[in-house]
Amino acid sequence: MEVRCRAPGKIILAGEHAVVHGAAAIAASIDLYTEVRISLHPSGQENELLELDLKDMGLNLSWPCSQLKEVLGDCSADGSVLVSCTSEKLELLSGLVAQKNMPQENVQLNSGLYAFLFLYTSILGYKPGKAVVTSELPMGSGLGSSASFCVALSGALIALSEGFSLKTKEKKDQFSFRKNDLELISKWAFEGEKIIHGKPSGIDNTVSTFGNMIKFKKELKTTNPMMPLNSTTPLKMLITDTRVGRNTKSLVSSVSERVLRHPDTMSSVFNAINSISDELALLVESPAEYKVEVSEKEEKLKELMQMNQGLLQCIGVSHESIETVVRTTMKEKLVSKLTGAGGGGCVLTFVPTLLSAAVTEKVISELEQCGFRCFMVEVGGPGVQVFPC
Ligand SMILES: Nc1ncnc2c1ncn2[C@@H]1O[C@H](COP(=O)(O)OP(=O)(O)OP(=O)(O)O)[C@@H](O)[C@H]1O
Ligand SMILES: C[C@@](O)(CCO)CC(=O)[O-]
Ligand SMILES: [Mg+2]
Repeated sequence: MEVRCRAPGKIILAGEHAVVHGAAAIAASIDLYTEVRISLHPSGQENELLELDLKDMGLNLSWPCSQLKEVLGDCSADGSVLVSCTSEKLELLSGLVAQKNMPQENVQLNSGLYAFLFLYTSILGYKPGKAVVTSELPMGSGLGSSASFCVALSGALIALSEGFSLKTKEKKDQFSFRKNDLELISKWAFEGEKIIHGKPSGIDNTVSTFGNMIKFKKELKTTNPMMPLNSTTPLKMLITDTRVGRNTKSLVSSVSERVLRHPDTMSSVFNAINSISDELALLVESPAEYKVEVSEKEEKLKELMQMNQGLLQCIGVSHESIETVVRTTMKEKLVSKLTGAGGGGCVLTFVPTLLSAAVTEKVISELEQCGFRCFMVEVGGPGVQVFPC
């Protein structure tokens, strides 16, 4: 049995970090994906293995299924029953990964490996199999690589779990998940994100699962925290990868520490960010039919992004490299803001409809001279998808 699943990365247009503390945020999927292909081997053979092939990193890891069972103990392995990773289990998972003596430069991968082992064994138990992972997303750069990995993995595992059948689309040989399955996949991915991030808001796994553009607010406990947005104009974004490494877990915890030191001030900043997200949500859904309306709308969008970047700097998650991108693009009156956790990683620059190709090229060339990598993304595509093998 074999299945292939892919899930997109994301950009956050407004509200990162503040969303962890209850404010609204706006996120959209992008056309860069992580793909996970899992094949199950027949059970009852000798030397059964669980294998993980991280293609982009050239890393091949495997664990004997009998060892996983011995270390992790009996588990119910039911994809429909959600469980969280306890700190005791995390300790056991870290022992299983430590045995592999991974090279020091791959140490940041450990949390992804814990999430892999946790999700696989919680959903499929100790069934022998092989997972092959490839990703178009730069890892640890703010484009939601961790969430797209957890969503694609959870999708493949759920599709292979017992009693599960995929909905057949009208077109022959095409399958899709049902709405309930998508909710389950997003929840499992959230459990994986908790292992990688510590304290995720859930926005990244939600947008990677459902795709398009969403407004997300954790406080909406009575209803779904996710509200789909119907963007009326296509948004063109230039992404600049500063190539400055960072990790979301430590940035999220540095913001929480600042909240402890300045609770009232930080709460006011989060309120301001919440208003930016509210305004942005109204703006992207508002119709703009004529050139003048489009450019007014774009001016407002730029201003909101600019204010959000200022507030992100104020909560301590900007970085010299991000500020260089902001200054460089501003020379051409273009607005940029960090996306995701910040501290380096990727920066978004809004590309207005009427911007000439010559100006875009000039800006890209200047950014590349600083050692950054630039690329354009399509915003608001599909979420998790499953393909027959
Ligand atoms: N393709 C992958 N294979 C294995 N692990 C991955 C993969 N992609 C991401 N990860 C795990 O996720 C970690 C990066 O997650 P992190 O949340 O810090 O960054 P991000 O998700 O790219 O950015 P952001 O959360 O700001 O959007 C990696 O260090 C690794 O542990
Ligand atoms: C920094 C953060 O707000 C976004 C990371 O993409 C963390 C989260 O919401 O889980
Ligand atoms: Mg992440």
